[in-house]
Amino acid sequence: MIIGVLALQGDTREHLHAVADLDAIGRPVRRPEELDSVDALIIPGGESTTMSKLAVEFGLLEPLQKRIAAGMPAYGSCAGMIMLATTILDGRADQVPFGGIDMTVRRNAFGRQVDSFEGNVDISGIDGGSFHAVFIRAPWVEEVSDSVEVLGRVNDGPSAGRIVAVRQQHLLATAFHPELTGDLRVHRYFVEMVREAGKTTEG
Ligand SMILES: NC(=O)CC[C@H](N)C(=O)O
Repeated sequence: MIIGVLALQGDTREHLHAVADLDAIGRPVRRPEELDSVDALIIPGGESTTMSKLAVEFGLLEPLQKRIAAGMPAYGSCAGMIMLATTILDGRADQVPFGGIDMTVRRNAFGRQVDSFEGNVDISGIDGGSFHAVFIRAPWVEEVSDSVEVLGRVNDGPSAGRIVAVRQQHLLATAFHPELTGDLRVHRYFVEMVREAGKTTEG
């Protein structure tokens, strides 16, 4: 099982480390040929407008949209969550997502004065207590369709109740950055999703 990490821009390295810590094989993905060689993809945090622009420049936009639509498991954190959304609010006019999760996300939703904050999030399907979640100019999910499973909301504080973790079949997204806190539970959950998807394809 090879898990690619999109390496156009953002905190690719931290995700590669998380994957390696779980004894899975990680590989940076910059070109369409590299995308062909992976079973799943992590889309890191960073800047979604830049990521979108570079995806077009590197000829990755359409191949990515196609593979995601065809069932390749993908996990997006923060900017990666924005890239997996079907609809973006407060985006740049020419910003194109990869799509896949039937949801509307709002960029930089937690307010511009507070660039980043930390909060607690419980994620359904992941045991071991709340996540200590780090949000950096993070989006939140404003709306989801019936096909999207809401996995987590902010527990407390002024943004309590905001949706920050979702899953739609083979696609997973969090508004926060588990790759920065050394808590590997979200990555482990994703690796498990990839294994399950592999079994279905083989079986
Ligand atoms: N930490 C992040 O990934 C920030 C996301 C960024 N604000 C964006 O719109 O892409």
